[in-house]
Amino acid sequence: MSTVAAPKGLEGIVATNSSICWIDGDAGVLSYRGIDIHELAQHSSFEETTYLLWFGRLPNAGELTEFSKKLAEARKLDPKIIDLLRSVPATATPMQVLRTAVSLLSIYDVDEADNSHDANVRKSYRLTSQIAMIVAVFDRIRKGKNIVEADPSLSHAANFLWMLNGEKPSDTATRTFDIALILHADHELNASTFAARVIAATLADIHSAITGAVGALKGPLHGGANEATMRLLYAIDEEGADPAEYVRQMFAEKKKISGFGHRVYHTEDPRATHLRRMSEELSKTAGNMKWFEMSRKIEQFVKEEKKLNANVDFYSASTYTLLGIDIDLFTPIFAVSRVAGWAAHVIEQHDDNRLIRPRAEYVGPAYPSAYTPIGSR
Ligand SMILES: CC(=O)SCCNC(=O)CCNC(=O)[C@H](O)C(C)(C)COP(=O)(O)OP(=O)(O)OC[C@H]1O[C@@H](n2cnc3c(N)ncnc32)[C@H](O)[C@@H]1OP(=O)(O)O
Ligand SMILES: O=C([O-])CC(=O)C(=O)O
Repeated sequence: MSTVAAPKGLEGIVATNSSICWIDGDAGVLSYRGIDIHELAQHSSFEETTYLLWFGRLPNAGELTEFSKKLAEARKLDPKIIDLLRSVPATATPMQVLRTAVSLLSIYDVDEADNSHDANVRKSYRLTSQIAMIVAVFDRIRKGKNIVEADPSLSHAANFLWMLNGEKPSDTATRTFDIALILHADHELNASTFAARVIAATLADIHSAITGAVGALKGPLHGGANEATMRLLYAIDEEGADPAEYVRQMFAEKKKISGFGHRVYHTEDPRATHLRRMSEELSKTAGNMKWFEMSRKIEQFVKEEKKLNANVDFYSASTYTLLGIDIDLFTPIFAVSRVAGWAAHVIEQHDDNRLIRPRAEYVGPAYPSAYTPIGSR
């Protein structure tokens, strides 16, 4: 069989059919099941968006109520998961803990090996509810605080903030967080989703796929960029540096600026539009424009110098900071949302599966090379 060499990083390669998410990177369009992200950010909720991703259409009022109820009912962490969260060393990061806890969730699932459509949907409710709980509960435990019981009357976004902070969130905080969850929920064949699909395509279970996806999300070229962005803002602030000059120096040192650039978008990332607006609004409400103004200066400079646009991670950093969220929770929070998309993709993969197994262009020593016995080397 003949082979075709793909470009480095598989840029521009179409690796699967999917009916979940469509992106036009030149026009800056993102849609879930054909519905524009701007419409969803304006009118939808995380629950409704997740229903859309999993079931392919918007729910009616009864279906949405039922869906939200099922998601809320799955807010029950097995005590063994809580034992794990209590037992990790103080140096463990939330992202390490999340990756491990998602894997452990599979051991307490009733039928890990069942990859049927219905079993995958059932597991998706549990994973979506419990990933959010793991992030919130671990943060309470590491800070020596009591664990806050889940409140089934609250939405997914409000319950997360409630379990994290032990206070009922304001309407503004809840809506801001809900929109952030909608914006991060899916993004076609990004690295973590591709990883999930590759794992699922071996007919491994959804927990294995999502554990792998959490690992892929962690990297600073992907979901880890939101934490790296905030660390950059803190570094500039600490030095009292001019943001543009600081970034100019980074360019001179050939460093990448987290939160900029994208493999698919060659224009404004449509999610950044909302996160920029929310960051500005929260800054005004807080009477603290520091992070927003610094971000704007960096954005303008990077655009002028390198023609690069801010991606989803850039303004999520200041948005989460203004919501009072710790920096090392940013990437776990990305997973709190993206699990909806990962689940949709694993369901789609298992529903019409073929092993994903590309080829490598061999560039090593010529074949056949001699095997030299160890005593002669
Ligand atoms: C949720 C997400 O995953 S969104 C992306 C989050 N990641 C980041 O924000 C990290 C910073 N950005 C990047 O590293 C990249 O833009 C990526 C990983 C997002 C996309 O990578 P690729 O499509 O492989 O682009 P690549 O890294 O090859 O960049 C192309 C050119 O633009 C430059 N470039 C791209 N992004 C940046 C950046 N953030 N800062 C400085 N230069 C950049 C590269 O140095 C390269 O320049 P060159 O051609 O002169 O060598
Ligand atoms: O699509 C990508 O490559 C990265 C991204 O923006 C995402 O996963 O949200």
